[in-house]
Amino acid sequence: MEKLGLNEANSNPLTPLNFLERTATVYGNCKSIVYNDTVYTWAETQDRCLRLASALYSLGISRRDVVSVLAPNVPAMYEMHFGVPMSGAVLNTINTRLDARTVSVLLHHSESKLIFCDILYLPLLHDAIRLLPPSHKPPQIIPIEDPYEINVPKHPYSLTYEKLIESGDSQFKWIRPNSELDPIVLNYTSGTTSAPKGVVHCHRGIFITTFDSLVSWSVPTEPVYLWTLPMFHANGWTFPWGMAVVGGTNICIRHFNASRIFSAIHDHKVTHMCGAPVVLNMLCNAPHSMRKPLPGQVNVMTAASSPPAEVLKQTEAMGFQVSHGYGLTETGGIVMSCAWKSEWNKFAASERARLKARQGVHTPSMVKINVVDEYTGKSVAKDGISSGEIVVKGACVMLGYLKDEKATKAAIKDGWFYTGDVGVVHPDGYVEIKDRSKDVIISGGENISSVEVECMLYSHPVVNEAAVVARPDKFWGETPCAFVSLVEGIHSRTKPTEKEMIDWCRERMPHYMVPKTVVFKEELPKTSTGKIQKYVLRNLAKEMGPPKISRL
Ligand SMILES: Nc1ncnc2c1ncn2[C@@H]1O[C@H](COP(=O)(O)OP(=O)(O)OP(=O)(O)O)[C@@H](O)[C@H]1O
Repeated sequence: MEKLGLNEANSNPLTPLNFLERTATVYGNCKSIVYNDTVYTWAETQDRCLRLASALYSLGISRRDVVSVLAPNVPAMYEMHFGVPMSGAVLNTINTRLDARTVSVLLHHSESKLIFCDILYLPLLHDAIRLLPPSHKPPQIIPIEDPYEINVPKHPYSLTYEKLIESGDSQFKWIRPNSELDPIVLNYTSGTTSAPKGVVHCHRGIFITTFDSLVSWSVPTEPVYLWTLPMFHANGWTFPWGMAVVGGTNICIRHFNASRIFSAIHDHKVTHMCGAPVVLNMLCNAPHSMRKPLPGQVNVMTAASSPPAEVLKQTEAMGFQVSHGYGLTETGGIVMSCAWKSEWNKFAASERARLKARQGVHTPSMVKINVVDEYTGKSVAKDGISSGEIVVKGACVMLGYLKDEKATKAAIKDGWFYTGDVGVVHPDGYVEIKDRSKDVIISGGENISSVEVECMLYSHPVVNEAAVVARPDKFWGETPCAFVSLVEGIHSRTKPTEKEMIDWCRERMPHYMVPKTVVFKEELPKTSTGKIQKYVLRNLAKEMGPPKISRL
């Protein structure tokens, strides 16, 4: 037995790029991408991705060069998840909602050689390029035109995305990774807690995360998948590659709101979609006139922030089948999910939602997840009360942060990746996130989970969104300060006052956890993936300074 092991037949590097050829064979005539009136089949998608890879290769792009893309969920964005790494390059998707300064910082940091840019984002890109240091050679720009966007300003570029594809060779022998540890993507984190960090994942990691996500969500073959989650955010949690595995149809939409989501679900008979809890909230608060009956079972994977149990309950009441996952840019996709047991179906809706709001257990391919005490480093008790930092290990963890050895070493140590999230383990082994370590509020020496206070605020009938952060306090050190937006159409006479919101919490939770300040806002600041930017609110609360009188 000792002499047996890796050989030439069993040691080919794992890569998600391999999925495409098989899918084109099995589902060649089936729809791969639908965008307005544009429809591609899987045979065409394979053809276009190979052309893209060959054209990039002809332009001089070679192994490990970074190729960026600044685009919403249009077909080109999907194709680049295959075509760019098939040229040997590393795909870097950039968030379209960033400002020019940040885009410039990312382009400089990534040393991107070439950037594909959606026609509507060219002004943003041009501003970003102008901000690059004079010594930085700007990347080549290739615009992605859109036949459905008329009235767009003329651009000076002769080579466009479609012309590049036309010039490519569909028989191109794509550049396979030399090792499965070769980089495939460079993704910058959302910047919820700090400046974005450049996360590098390898072919093996993405291959495994893709399968893990499909299995954890029980995705069948030939689903109809609606792209509400931006592909630029952590590669849409690996589902561009996942849809190729199962021969799904990708319904691409440039912008979305509740009305467009309901229409797309209805028109295309959507079976699957992903969305942060903010998207679920948007669907729940949509006026009845906007809603259309669901054509069949619509499965929703939610992740990115804690889904309040109330929001889960309301979403399921509309007929959606919600699954709850957890992951970070650093883990490529979902690494923990609230694995559902049929025995839980017998519970009432609110109990089911309470169970589902927990982040759960590690996905099958991950080795282990643990919750460790900050001071002793030991596993916390499985009592649903003792909290600690969530640490994970398994193939989904990133190679590291680009050009940031210090941050990599701080995040990956003793064989674990430290997530920066604080959680508890329930007696049944399911993990529940209580906060991000930076968001925990320490009031009079007691740790307060902002998530728990937010859940209580969400249970108020007129609350649309809620975020709780620390406000400095001379007596308590910090106290919870709630920022709240109200559901649309609330009459000024029925708007709750600050005192009423505080009383609502006071009647239902321990008094030390009750917000001492409630600020009403039209809308709360969010990242591109719909996460509330707590650091912005934290700064606002800091600027307010401590209250004159510390409330008990
Ligand atoms: N199901 C979930 N429940 C609660 N929080 C979640 C869930 N899924 C993801 N998260 C949160 O999202 C974080 C990962 O987000 P992401 O990688 O997009 O960047 P970010 O951490 O928001 O940005 P930055 O690292 O730049 O501050 C996790 O650490 C966790 O706090």
